[in-house]
Amino acid sequence: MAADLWKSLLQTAKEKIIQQRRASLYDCAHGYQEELIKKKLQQFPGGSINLSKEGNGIGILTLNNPRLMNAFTGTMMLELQERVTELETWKEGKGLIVCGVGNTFCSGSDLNAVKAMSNSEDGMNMCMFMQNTLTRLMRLPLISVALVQGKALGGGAELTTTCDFRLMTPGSEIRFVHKQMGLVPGWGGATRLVQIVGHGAALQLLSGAVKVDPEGALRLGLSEKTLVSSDETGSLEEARAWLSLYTEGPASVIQAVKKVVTAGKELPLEAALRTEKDVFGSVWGGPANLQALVRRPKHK
Ligand SMILES: CC[C@H](C(=O)O)C(=O)SCCNC(=O)CCNC(=O)[C@H](O)C(C)(C)COP(=O)(O)OP(=O)(O)OC[C@H]1O[C@@H](n2cnc3c(N)ncnc32)[C@H](O)[C@@H]1OP(=O)(O)O
Repeated sequence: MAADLWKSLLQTAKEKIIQQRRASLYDCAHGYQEELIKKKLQQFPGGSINLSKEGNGIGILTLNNPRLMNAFTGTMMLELQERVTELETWKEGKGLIVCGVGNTFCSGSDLNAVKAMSNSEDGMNMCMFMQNTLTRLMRLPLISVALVQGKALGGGAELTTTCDFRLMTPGSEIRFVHKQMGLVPGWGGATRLVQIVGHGAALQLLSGAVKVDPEGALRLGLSEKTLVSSDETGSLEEARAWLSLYTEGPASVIQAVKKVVTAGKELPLEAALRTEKDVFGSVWGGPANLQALVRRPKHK
């Protein structure tokens, strides 16, 4: 009994490590020093990243550092990695809403940490750490939505692009302020922005550090919808309702949908087709498929 439990724990830990390796971009072969940057980030504490997993398979990931407009401290970066690891193995999960407390989304990296880590080694390690985490966040088999209230600036704007969709509240803004800081995005935000709005619009948004309001974001295809509420509770409720349109049904099927779409977006044609075949195989003849065959629904 104890041996079985131990074996199953070991297996889970092994699966987690393999999954993380597969989804991560950088390791020591790229000069990435994960343990070093983790120790460094620990030196800049404050705030938290909270995760609540609701019974309906929707996760709410909340940035909580209201004193600094939800800026990312070092420990928040570390916590984000932990929460993503937890979400990767959430079997019942279907959707994810990423939001901030106190009527704002996120004002980017904590400038106090940025200043203290302005040397090249720390900068590159932090960049690789955040790209690893945010790429894993983007690849979660969950349909994800960034609920943008107030401001999403710098790294906060980059975070919105890791989600499949963005919903904005009236008066909110997304702004890649990097140029004003003498920088370009480093958390993968430029690459993802090009995928979302195209090369020309991305170039304008980054080179002009343009403030994108909800109307502009809709026009660019950066946002799906402008919500009616601008308060925290009301907008979260609206975001839940919007997301529920796409998360109806069993988790195994919703996760399979996200996996085939991610493969189609990220992989060359033949590799994407092979992934689609494998994912298809995971749902074919599964419980949801067999139940549907018994029910024989009409799709009127
Ligand atoms: C660019 C690279 C990097 C990345 O991609 O990783 C970044 O993200 S760097 C950070 C980019 N973001 C900024 O530069 C934001 C700077 N802050 C602001 O523009 C304003 O504070 C704003 C618009 C967010 C809010 O303005 P408001 O007038 O409403 O409030 P306060 O300015 O009084 O802000 C309250 C309090 O929060 C502190 N704060 C805000 N953002 C940050 C931040 N990113 N890092 C550290 N601290 C931040 C601000 O200083 C105030 O604190 P106080 O002690 O009262 O001065």
